Amino acid sequence: MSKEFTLSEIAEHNTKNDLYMIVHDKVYDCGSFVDEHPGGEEVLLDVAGQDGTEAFEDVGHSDEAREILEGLLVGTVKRMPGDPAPRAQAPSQSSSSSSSSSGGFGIGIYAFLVIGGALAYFAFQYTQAASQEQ
Ligand code: HEM
Repeated sequence: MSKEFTLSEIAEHNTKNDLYMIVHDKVYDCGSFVDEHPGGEEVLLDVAGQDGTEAFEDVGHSDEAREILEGLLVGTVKRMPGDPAPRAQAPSQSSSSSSSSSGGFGIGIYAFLVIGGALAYFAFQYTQAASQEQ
């Protein structure tokens, strides 16, 4: 069962009765499941012959759904030079970049508080020293 499919081979299976889908770099033959899918056939046809990892994970499918998926397994993706990277990496990259930008904002706030606090402290020391001189 460990057949390897190239992306162009998988892309040929893009009709309702002959529907392959990639999820986490594995290839699933969903043709028999299209009519039974509780989420409807339209969403499966949307990712027919393509990488459906993001679509599948975004829904937050149950363990039962994952068991059904494993039952449809026909092989793995054979990545060729120049093929696009697996889908699963795309959201983590974008979320890490957005969280790092919000992290940068958080550090900015801390730096502002620390520097502001230090300035207030020295201003206080200065006024104390100045008043003691008199
Ligand atoms: C072969 C792959 C898939 C299998 C085996 C599968 C299986 C299931 C199952 C068993 C459910 C019922 C709820 C649950 O147990 O989580 C479900 C619901 C759903 N699925 Fe999928 N699914 C697949 C692919 C997809 C894809 C690619 C989408 C794209 C968005 C999708 C969208 C949905 C939606 C929106 C529901 C919710 C339906 C509702 O609650 O009204 N599914 N799926």
